[in-house]
Amino acid sequence: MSERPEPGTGGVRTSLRGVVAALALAWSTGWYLPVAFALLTLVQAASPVVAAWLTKAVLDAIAGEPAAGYVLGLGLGLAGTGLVATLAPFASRYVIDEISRRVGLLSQDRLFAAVERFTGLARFEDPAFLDRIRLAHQSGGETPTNVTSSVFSVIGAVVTIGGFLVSLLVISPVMALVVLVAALPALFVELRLSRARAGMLWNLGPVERREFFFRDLLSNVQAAKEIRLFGAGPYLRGRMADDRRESNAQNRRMDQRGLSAQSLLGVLSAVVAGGGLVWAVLAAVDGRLTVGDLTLFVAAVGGVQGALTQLVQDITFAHNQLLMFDHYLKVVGTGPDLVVAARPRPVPALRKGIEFREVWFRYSPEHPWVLRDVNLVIPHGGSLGLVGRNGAGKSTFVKLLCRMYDPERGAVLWDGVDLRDMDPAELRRRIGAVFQDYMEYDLTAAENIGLGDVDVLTGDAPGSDSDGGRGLVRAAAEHAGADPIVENLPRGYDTLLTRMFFDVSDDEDDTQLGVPLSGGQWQRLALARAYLRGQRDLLILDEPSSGLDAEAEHEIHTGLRAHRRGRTSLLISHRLGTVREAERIAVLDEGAVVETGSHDELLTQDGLYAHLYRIQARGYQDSAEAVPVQAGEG
Ligand SMILES: Nc1ncnc2c1ncn2[C@@H]1O[C@H](COP(=O)(O)OP(=O)(O)OP(=O)(O)O)[C@@H](O)[C@H]1O
Repeated sequence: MSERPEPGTGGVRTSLRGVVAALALAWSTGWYLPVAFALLTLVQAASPVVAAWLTKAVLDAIAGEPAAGYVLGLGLGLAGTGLVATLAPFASRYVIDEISRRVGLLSQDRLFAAVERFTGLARFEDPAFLDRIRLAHQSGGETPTNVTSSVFSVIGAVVTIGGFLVSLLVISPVMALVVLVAALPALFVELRLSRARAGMLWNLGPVERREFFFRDLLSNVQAAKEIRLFGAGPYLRGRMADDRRESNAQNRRMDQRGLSAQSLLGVLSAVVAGGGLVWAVLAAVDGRLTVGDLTLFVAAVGGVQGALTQLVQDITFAHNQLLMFDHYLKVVGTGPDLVVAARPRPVPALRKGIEFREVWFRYSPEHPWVLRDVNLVIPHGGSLGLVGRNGAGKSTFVKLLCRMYDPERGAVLWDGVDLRDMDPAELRRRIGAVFQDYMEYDLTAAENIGLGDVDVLTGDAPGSDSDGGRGLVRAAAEHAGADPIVENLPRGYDTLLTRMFFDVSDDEDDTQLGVPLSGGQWQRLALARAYLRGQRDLLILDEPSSGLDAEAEHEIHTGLRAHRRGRTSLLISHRLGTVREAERIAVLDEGAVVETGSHDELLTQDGLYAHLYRIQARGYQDSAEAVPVQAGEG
């Protein structure tokens, strides 16, 4: 697995790249919205300067002998400026919210399109990358808007500062310089704080992920039974609280750093403002400043300091956002995880077979070898059984077969062509599978089956146009023995198989409630999903009946045996009785193939297979013998 990547480094180039990317995202939602937002921001920024100059003009005019029309005009100008200053924030809020909605949709779509480009599993099994995706998701929706509004707000603050600085320059160039210089430490300190905060958030990632895990666990229906029986709730709650305490402590330390630095800076700006005011009042008493100048000076000092504070906050906020946005940009900009050939070879229908040739595999150089020099063939039209103890590497074998990973050494060949030379999506279209850890989708029964072939769900598959694919879904369900289960649900195939999306407004209607299935019932749906793509070239069955009762298992395997006949299939099961009919069985032990042969041949070899088989058979025999004894006793 890869090491935990560094948080965004926050260099100037990274920040600029982020600003450009965020603005481009905002721009691509429609140019007129950012333009409208920019204009509104400028209007807001200019209005206090305009108001201050108008006020000065009114006061100076009143002190002289003004024409009534002139003063009235100034008054109306002031009122108009006030109106604009009142309305512009509402309008700009509306515009930025609209940008935010559009950017959220767009960035989410781009993020998950990028995630979909990872055709393998390695990134999904790498916690550091998962962390990055989580942060990217958080930041992708909000950051572009936040950065856009911050950038415009920075421009607005610069306009305000510029306007007031010019005003101050007119009155006192020295004061203008002092006010400006006093703001520089704030800018520097806030940027350092924001960088430290981003680093802290990144370091807290694993802690937050663990806390989330405990939160999820404590409200999870599957975990509830064990947690209650074992009385493990207080222990798990304690662990969750420990994680929260840790993140609180780190946040507190950061807030304390911020508090002391910001307090010092606050004192500095108050001293500058107070000193300036004393100077201005003395100057007005001496007659060096008019009353209008004095009010303009007070407004300008306050305005510059306020705008500088705003500027520092905006830059800090944008900086923080950009550090997080970097995760989004990195995920979106990450290339495919599996090397896809520039000109992939077509994946024709299987004619000879699939071969693992001298395959070595480990999950990363830090992990031990999981498959060691595996040589195996699944012949076209034939079946291979794969058995072995827990952790022997069977599911990993399946992952390589579906090209979720590439071997580190050796190759997996489809009719002699290396899977690495093929497009993984095209390869997978030729494979049907029931995985050991199959999915239970919080969707309707029909969708749970139909997801096996999306063309059936969307009505694009041959034979699905007249009834939207329902006939094909039903046939697959019948094949897997799932049809009677589904028919008994309140809404048949349209029943939601979850209570997750329970609609509170509709609680009168019981049929709206989702219905959770039992483990074995879910497994039949998973099997139906595989049957829906039953015509594929390769069928992978990884423990397809582990959750079924004996009768159901027998029925399923009878059906599967008939279905597999003449089809290329791989069957993995710990129940050796179900693997025995495979034409060829391979035994994996610590990643190496230690035996191959038919069931009878392997029993004759008297190796690991025979050992495991005898233990299982003895278990059944012992129970069979025990039954009459118990019956007799009864
Ligand atoms: N994503 C992963 N990263 C690192 N190691 C892994 C990963 N997945 C599996 N392993 C390791 O690879 C080894 C083989 O696991 P695999 O799941 O292939 O075994 P298996 O034969 O299917 O076991 P079981 O019969 O218990 O299902 C195990 O030691 C496991 O810990």
